[in-house]
Amino acid sequence: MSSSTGNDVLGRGLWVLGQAIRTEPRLFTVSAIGSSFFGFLIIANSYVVGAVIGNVVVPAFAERRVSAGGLALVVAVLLGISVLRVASIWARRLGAGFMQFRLQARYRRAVTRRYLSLPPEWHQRHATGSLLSNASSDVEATFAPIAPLPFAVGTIVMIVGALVALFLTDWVLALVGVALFPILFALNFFYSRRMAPRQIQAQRMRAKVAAVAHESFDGALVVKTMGREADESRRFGVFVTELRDALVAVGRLRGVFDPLMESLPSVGTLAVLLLGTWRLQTGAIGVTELVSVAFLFTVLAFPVRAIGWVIGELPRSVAGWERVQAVLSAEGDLRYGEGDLPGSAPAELRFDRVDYRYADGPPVLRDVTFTVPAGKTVALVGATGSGKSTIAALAVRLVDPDAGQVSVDGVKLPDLSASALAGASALVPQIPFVFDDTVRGNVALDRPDVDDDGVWAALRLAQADRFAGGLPDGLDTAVGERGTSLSGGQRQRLTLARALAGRPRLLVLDDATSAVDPRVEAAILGALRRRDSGTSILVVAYRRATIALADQVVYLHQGRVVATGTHVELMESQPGYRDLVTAYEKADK
Ligand SMILES: Nc1ncnc2c1ncn2[C@@H]1O[C@H](COP(=O)(O)OP(=O)(O)OP(=O)(O)O)[C@@H](O)[C@H]1O
Repeated sequence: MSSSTGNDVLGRGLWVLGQAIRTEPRLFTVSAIGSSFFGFLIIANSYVVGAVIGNVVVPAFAERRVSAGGLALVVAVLLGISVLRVASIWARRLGAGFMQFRLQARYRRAVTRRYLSLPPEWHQRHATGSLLSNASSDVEATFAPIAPLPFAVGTIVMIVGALVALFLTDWVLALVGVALFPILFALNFFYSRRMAPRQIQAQRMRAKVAAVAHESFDGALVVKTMGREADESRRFGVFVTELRDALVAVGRLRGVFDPLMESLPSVGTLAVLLLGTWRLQTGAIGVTELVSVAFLFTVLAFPVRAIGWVIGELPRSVAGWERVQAVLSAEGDLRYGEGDLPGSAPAELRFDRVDYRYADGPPVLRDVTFTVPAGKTVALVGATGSGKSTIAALAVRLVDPDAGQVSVDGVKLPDLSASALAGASALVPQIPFVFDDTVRGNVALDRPDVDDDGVWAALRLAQADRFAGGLPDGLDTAVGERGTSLSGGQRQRLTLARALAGRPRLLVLDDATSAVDPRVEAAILGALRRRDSGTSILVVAYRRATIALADQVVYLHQGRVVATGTHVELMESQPGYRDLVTAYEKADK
């Protein structure tokens, strides 16, 4: 769907509501029946009130006495109608509430699932704050008209019933209804068209404010240390002001429309009273009819507002739906095959003539070919920007190559199922992500096959057992949001332990131990290499000690493999490599 304007928003909004009804037909039916029943009860109530006034109250005034039996009957009937109204309101509200919240939950899940299946490139193009807004306020906005929808449907049924009742009572008084109802609809329609662009703008600004706020909070440290608080507040202030203005524009229009909608039925009541008095005098109707119709008009105002609520929410709903659909229909996700990688032995990773470029950028990798033999450790060494992280991402299929292929144990990565791929390989990135959970939760990640022994074994391999054992509650220690209670090196080791707990057959370390002491880093790699079950390791390395531990080194320069060999061989044969590693060594001292 393209972006909506005021002209087509009603049609699109009704289409969205149709989708919602199709998804939850039963709940909608329950609440719409409850609501229609409520409408009929309103009409019935008006006629009962009219009958009470005409047949009980007026004669009581005339005769100066009240019949006890008549009074009891009146009380019983009015009470009965009230009880039925309670039941109908209950059905309407419960049905509409369940429908609205079930739809919200369904689409929140769908949006989140879609996020998780979209590739990193897509995420880089979309601000996190905006994504948060898709899953929260956009989903909420989409289904906002659902709450009053059954009420509005019941109201339409009620209006038809009311017109029939009016004509059966007196055609002159019915004409007031005939004149009034189209005006109410026209007013609602006009309102929706005027409101659409305002609501769409407000919804857009909500997402913008969320995105800027998220970025500010995320970069709070930079903002603070660079003394950018005032500028950042100003930047945020611009968007907040725009959101305020958009909401004020919405409020202004509503401020004009609401009293109009509220007052029209009162004008109707007035017209009924004027015409009714004349009809009463001519003997065309009695007190009962006049009171019934006048009372009906006084109680019409509230249900008719429900139509306004639905129509008023439609623009926001359409804007939300389009933003949600933009996520749900986003393309670029990786398709997985059915292939499996049985066994638990170390796997062989092979890059065969791989080319890669990011979106419209220049080529980043060209004709990259190398192998990580099963059980061996291969170090990727190259200057900054030479393509090491890109190779790491390709190795675990975060992205697919433009040409050539990547395979594990001879199976091309696209032929593998998502679970086979995740089970066989693990990537540990340079910037660790730690969940707001305990040490155990972060390492085990709810994997049923990872028990406490497995967690400790992984922590030992990652050289994290000592610090984890020293924490106040051991594995039960909560590490705070993003692991704020841990040091950078501890966070890296925890993430490494998480990868190891899954016993991957191929481990890809993208500068994953940069914040760890060089001796500890060498100890980690040494322990991984000695591990009984064994793992093939592709490691992006900067330290000489780490590089020297590798069985093989792939030396990259500007996206091409310049040479492959042992560290000693490359030190002798490749002056560029020698300079790079020597520079790393100096920097480390
Ligand atoms: N998401 C991206 N979009 C566009 N270009 C990118 C993206 N990520 C990396 N690049 C570009 O691809 C090239 C290789 O980047 P890559 O991160 O793979 O290099 P690297 O060798 O890991 O660098 P470093 O040692 O600095 O981490 C660089 O020129 C970089 O600018």
